[in-house]
Amino acid sequence: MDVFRQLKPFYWVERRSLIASIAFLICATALGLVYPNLLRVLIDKVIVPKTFEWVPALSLAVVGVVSLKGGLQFLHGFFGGRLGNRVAFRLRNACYTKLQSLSFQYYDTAKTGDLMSRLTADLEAVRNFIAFGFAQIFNMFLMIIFGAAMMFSIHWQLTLITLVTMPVLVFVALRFEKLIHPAFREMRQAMSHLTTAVQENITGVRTVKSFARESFEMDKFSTRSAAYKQNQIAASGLWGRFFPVMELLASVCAVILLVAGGTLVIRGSITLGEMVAFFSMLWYIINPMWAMGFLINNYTQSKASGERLLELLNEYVHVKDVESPTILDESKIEGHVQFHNVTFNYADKAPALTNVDIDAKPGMVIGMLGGTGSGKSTVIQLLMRAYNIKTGKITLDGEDIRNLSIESLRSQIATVFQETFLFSCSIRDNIAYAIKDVTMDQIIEAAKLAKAHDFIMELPEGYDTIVGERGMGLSGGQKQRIAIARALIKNPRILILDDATSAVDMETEHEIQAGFSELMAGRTTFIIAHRISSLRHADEILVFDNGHVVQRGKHEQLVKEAGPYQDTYNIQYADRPSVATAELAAERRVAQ
Ligand SMILES: Nc1ncnc2c1ncn2[C@@H]1O[C@H](COP(=O)(O)OP(=O)(O)OP(=O)(O)O)[C@@H](O)[C@H]1O
Repeated sequence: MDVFRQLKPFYWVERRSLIASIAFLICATALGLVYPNLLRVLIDKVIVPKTFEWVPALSLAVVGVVSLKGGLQFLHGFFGGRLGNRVAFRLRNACYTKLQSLSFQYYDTAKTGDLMSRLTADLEAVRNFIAFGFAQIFNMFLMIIFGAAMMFSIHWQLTLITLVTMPVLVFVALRFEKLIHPAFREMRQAMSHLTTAVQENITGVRTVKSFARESFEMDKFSTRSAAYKQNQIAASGLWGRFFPVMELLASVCAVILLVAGGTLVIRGSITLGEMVAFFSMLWYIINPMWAMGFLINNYTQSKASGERLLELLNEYVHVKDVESPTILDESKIEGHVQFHNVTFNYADKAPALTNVDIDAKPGMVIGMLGGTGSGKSTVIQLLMRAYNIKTGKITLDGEDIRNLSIESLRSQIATVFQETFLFSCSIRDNIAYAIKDVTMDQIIEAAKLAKAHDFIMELPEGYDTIVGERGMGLSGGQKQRIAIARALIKNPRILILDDATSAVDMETEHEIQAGFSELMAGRTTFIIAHRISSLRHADEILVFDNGHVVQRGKHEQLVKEAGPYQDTYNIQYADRPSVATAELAAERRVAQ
């Protein structure tokens, strides 16, 4: 029950519905006890003495009891359903809020399919149990207690003899619970592996098809599907064994009652009506024992699901605000970014950055160059406080970014990532994503600066064009330009371009950069690029190698210095003077 104790904040606020649902179920159950007694009266007072004038009154009593019971059961369902849906609503929102608060570190290893199955199947299992399972388990105990109490009041010796197999029944039910719980946990895990496979396959369908790996993906899916099937079969096996054993034990009870009860009737110790009432009361006890299997099933499923939801809800948030963080005053921010001897490694990895110092004064353009995996993007991630650093310090206008409110820090930074992500909504909404109240003029202005306006206007629906999931339907360069417009509209103090123009042609890149220089005057910009042409105008270029800054300076200075920058320059230009000429021509065209 620890899982449900931890989930208490989600359902306890709805305790009125919970109590109402349980109370109506108890009343319906108590009313159910009237049946055997009506039966007893019918046999002992009407049928045996042949006083048939009581039949209409008794029939009406039965109709009244049935109607009332139906009404009570409706109210139980109504309040239970309301409770379940409200709890599910709260849990869903809490999980989603948690997903928003979890840091990059969590998402480095998280699986989308697994998270989706937690938010859907697991949440549904918990909803079901809280809505009805709770009340039904409680009701099960009540039925047993009420039934046994009435049986004892009729004939306690007969009750003891009849219920002799009950402890075995309880033992079987509890043993079943022990076995079925891990089976259900495995089943949920297998389901989550299955959804992960589907999700990855759909997301990466282009890669799968281009490598003609459909059959490999199908094999992967069938293996996971087989694991799920195996789990289901194992659980069915448990169910299959459980039912006959329970039926056998229940039948033994009925046989004992018929033999012992029949003997007592013959001897005249109890009346026939009492014996019949006793018999129906026995089912009043056996039925919940049967249902115990379903209820335990329901309980174990929801417990396993609750564990998975709590795992998510209790997930440690690595990057969070300190107590009373500093909120940046937008009008006073200058954008002076400094890295002081920063060393950083991702979990269980060698340092991605070692002793890095950067001094980006307000308005400066810092270029970063280096081989793949040399640490350039890590600089950006740390500046956004995607990860916490343990060695060194990063400051914005002299204040350690760890003391700043994360929201306020990130609201000053606009990043265009290496991989462009667009939402499946209109181009207009994609550009306006980062800010609340935005006019169409602002959107168009940002799109013009990002050199996206012309191609957007050529689309049949213009800014209202809905882009497919992850920007499908647009070219890589078009997506990048929309992402740049999205960053520019934010009017940030710090602009980060992480290989943001790699997919646009050289002329467009120069045009975009010319737009930047106008817009970014007085703001700090970090540009990561593999093309020297993207960096040559930077105020300072940092050259990274294996997490170290191995060279720094301006383009003119670095091309003369022997080192990786000059090597890159030579590869890109020296043996292809035509490229340099084309670039100069492009720059000139942009300048005109
Ligand atoms: N999220 C992550 N989790 C673990 N390791 C990471 C993560 N991101 C990057 N790394 C590792 O850190 C090192 C630096 O990576 P980084 O992304 O900063 O390189 P980069 O210079 O930007 O490379 P590229 O030009 O290819 O984008 C690499 O060894 C990389 O494998």
